[in-house]
Amino acid sequence: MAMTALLVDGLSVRFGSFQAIDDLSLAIDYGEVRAVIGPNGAGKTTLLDVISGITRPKQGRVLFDGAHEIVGRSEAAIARAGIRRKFQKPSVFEGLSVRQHIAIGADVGFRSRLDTPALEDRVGEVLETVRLADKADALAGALSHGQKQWLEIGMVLASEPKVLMLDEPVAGLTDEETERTASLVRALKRPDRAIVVVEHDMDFVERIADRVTVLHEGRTLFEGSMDRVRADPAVVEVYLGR
Ligand SMILES: Nc1ncnc2c1ncn2[C@@H]1O[C@H](COP(=O)(O)OP(=O)(O)OP(=O)(O)O)[C@@H](O)[C@H]1O
Repeated sequence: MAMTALLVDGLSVRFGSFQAIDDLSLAIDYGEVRAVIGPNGAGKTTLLDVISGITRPKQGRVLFDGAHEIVGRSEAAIARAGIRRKFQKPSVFEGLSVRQHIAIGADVGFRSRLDTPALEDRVGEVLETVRLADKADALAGALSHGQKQWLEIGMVLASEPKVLMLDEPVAGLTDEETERTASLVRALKRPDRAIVVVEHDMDFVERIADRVTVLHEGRTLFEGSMDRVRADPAVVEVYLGR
C-alpha cells in the first residue's frame, strides 16, 4: 500500500464571508503525480497556500508523511521538512547563471550545507534532468520563458523534495515547451516523492497525472483518472464543457 504523503482532513478556509475551501479532505500518496483542476476560484491555489504555510485555515488538519501536522508551522519549517513549491510566475535572478540558481536551490535544501564535490554532483544531475546542461553558464535573464520555468523546477528539485508542488507550470508555454515539461514531470516521479500539479491545460494534465482531483467551490467534485474525469457529467457541467 502506498504511503500517504499529504493527508488533508476537514479543511476550511474563509476570506471574510467567502468560503474558499469548504470541509475539504483528500489524500496524496508517495509515488503519484496528482493533478488538481477546477474552475477559476475553486480553491486550488488556496489549497497549495495552506500546504505551504502561507494561509492559515479556519479548521482542519494537514498531515505530512503520516504523522506531522503542518497547520501552524512556518513556511520555512514546512520547506525544510521537504515540502516545496514552484510558484506560477517565474522569478529568477536575471544576473545569476543557471548553474548558480541550481546551486542555491541545492544548498538551501539541506540542513547541513553540502560540501563542494557533493554540491557539484547534485547541480550536474539536476542540470541534466531539466535539460539545461548546455545553458549552465548562461545568465538566467537570457533564458526563454519555458527555460525559466524549467530552471525554477530545477531549483526546487535540487533540494530533493518529498512533496513537489507545481502551480500552473505550462501557462504561457509553447506546445513544444509544454510537451517537454510533461516529460520532465514524469521523470521527476519517484516512489518516495509526491508531485502535486495545479494546471488548466487538460491535455497536459492527461499526460502527467496518475490521478486527478477536481475542485469546485472549495470541495472535491470528482477524483479519479483523467479518462473518468472527462466522462463525468458534473465535471463537464462545471468545468470541462465551457
Ligand atoms: N487572500 C485572499 N483574500 C480574499 N479572497 C481570496 C484570497 N485568496 C483567494 N481569495 C479568493 O478565494 C477564491 C479561491 O481562490 P484560488 O486562488 O484558490 O482559486 P483557484 O482555484 O486557484 O483559481 P484560479 O484557477 O483562478 O487560479 C477566489 O474567489 C479568490 O478570489
